Amino acid sequence: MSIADRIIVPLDVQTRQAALALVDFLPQVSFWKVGLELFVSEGPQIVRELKARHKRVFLDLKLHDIPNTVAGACRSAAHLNVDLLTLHATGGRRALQDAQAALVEVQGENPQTRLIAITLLTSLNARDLAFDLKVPIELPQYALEMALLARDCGLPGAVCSPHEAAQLREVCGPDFLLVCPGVRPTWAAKGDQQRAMSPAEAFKAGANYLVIGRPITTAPDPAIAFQRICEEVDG
Ligand SMILES: O=c1ccn([C@@H]2O[C@H](COP(=O)(O)O)[C@@H](O)[C@H]2O)c(=O)[nH]1
Repeated sequence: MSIADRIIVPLDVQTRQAALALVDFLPQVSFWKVGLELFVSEGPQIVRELKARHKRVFLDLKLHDIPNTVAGACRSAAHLNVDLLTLHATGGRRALQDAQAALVEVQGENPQTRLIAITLLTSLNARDLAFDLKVPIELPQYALEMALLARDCGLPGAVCSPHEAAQLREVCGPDFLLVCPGVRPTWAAKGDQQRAMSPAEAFKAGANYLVIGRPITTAPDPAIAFQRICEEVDG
């Protein structure tokens, strides 16, 4: 798979028009992420439109609720045939297991929709984890524990920052899918991302896919920014 096919670009816009304008402007992007901003305003129809354009879709809903509700949402997402779907690992063992079971129920063994667990949002740092969230273990260990919980519950992968990717890759094995947001080329602003790394470093650390948004979507020319990132990774 080419580097371009391993970069997922988020459609963090509010309207169908803005989303499809970006998709049409960047035909070289094959994998798009639909997150809360777009899904809340446009609903599942935007996913169907992306699929009709033969795009892969990462539905980043970051589900976090009781097991019955999370499983129901997964069942609905499974009918959309999205390629990736997120939920928070902190929903707990039962929610993770029931969510994965719901996908299997709709799509059969080996579901096309790969359910991946958020370990710890990339906008948080060690201080936030310790002092605000009151989690008494080190951040890398916490991210690893969340990934192991997900794996133990039968999920095929996790979302982590590139900072934790090498450790997760080593412990969780070569087949565990690692999707990393919080990726920043040296020439882009970090914004609210607190555990950022460059695209080349993130792939080297073991990420399967990178999620790169604002460095591309707010660039004066998103096509040039995307191309530049691919070239920087290819070295
Ligand atoms: O831990 C997480 C989980 C998801 N995201 C999402 O990825 C993109 C990142 O966008 P940038 O513009 O490259 O910062 C965004 O849609 C987030 O919702 C994340 O950043 N961290």
